Amino acid sequence: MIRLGTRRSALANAQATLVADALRNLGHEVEVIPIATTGDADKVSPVEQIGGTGIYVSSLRDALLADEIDIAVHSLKDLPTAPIDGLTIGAIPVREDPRDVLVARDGLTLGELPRGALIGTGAPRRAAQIDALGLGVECTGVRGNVDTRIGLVTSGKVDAVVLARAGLARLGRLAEVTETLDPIQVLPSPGQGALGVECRAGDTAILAALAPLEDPATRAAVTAERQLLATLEAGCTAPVGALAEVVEGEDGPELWLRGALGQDDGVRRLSANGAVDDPVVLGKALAYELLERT
Ligand SMILES: NCc1[nH]cc(CCC(=O)O)c1CC(=O)O
Repeated sequence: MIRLGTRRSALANAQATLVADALRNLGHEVEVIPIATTGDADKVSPVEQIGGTGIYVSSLRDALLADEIDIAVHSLKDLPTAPIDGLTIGAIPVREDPRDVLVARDGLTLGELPRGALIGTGAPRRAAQIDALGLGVECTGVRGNVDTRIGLVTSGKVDAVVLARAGLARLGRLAEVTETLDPIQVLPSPGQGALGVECRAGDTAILAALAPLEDPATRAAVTAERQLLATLEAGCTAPVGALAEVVEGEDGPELWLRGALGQDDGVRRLSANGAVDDPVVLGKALAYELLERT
């Protein structure tokens, strides 16, 4: 029996079910155990005030270390980049679409929103990149789950909200998307759309069970993105966008990493290519480049 710990939100549940079903298809028995987290308990305070990076994952990690669960399913973009003693990411399954989307009133796109329109997003990364487009729209902080955020549009409190496409896909709510934002305008959060299945580092039976869920291309991409973030020493709420993809280079597959860093005077964007089997080097190199030119 594999004990799988998950947060209680609808999205976390959908993600846990994906992993549980994949393991069941491989012949394992899986028990899903819901676990409360600080981020879920306090839905009102700005994330930065109640602990920032990690508020959604610390209870799950505690449960792993206490041997109350065997695996924890995380959204990789909510997982702090610093490794934890005794734990490891046993599998990174194939990624969902990593892009951000707009859910706007009246089916509008970003370019169709009138000047002065109010866009709800609590993420400095999204606000910085949207501001840099010079559309004359205004970003305002919002929190809450996907339902709450879309509700702000329906009730007319904001004209639009920006969300991760992956979350809406997993909740079966893609029909509400009015525009998928091109990464040339808005780069997603490092790790967005990917799941990380965490387990105890020495748990060989669980590591073996998780191995078939692994997608090497996704791991390479998110490793580069998360290394970029770690090197920039930014937490989950800092204005860093990143997207890596395995592309066909002259001598075979290579990793292409794009990065965006929000600053007082705008957003700096750079990209670089590197070896698929050396994502850490690529992430660091692009981070240094982004910093040098500031
Ligand atoms: N910060 C909350 C969060 N964490 C993961 C997702 C979506 C799923 C994913 O990115 O894998 C979301 C919601 C959102 O940003 O719209």
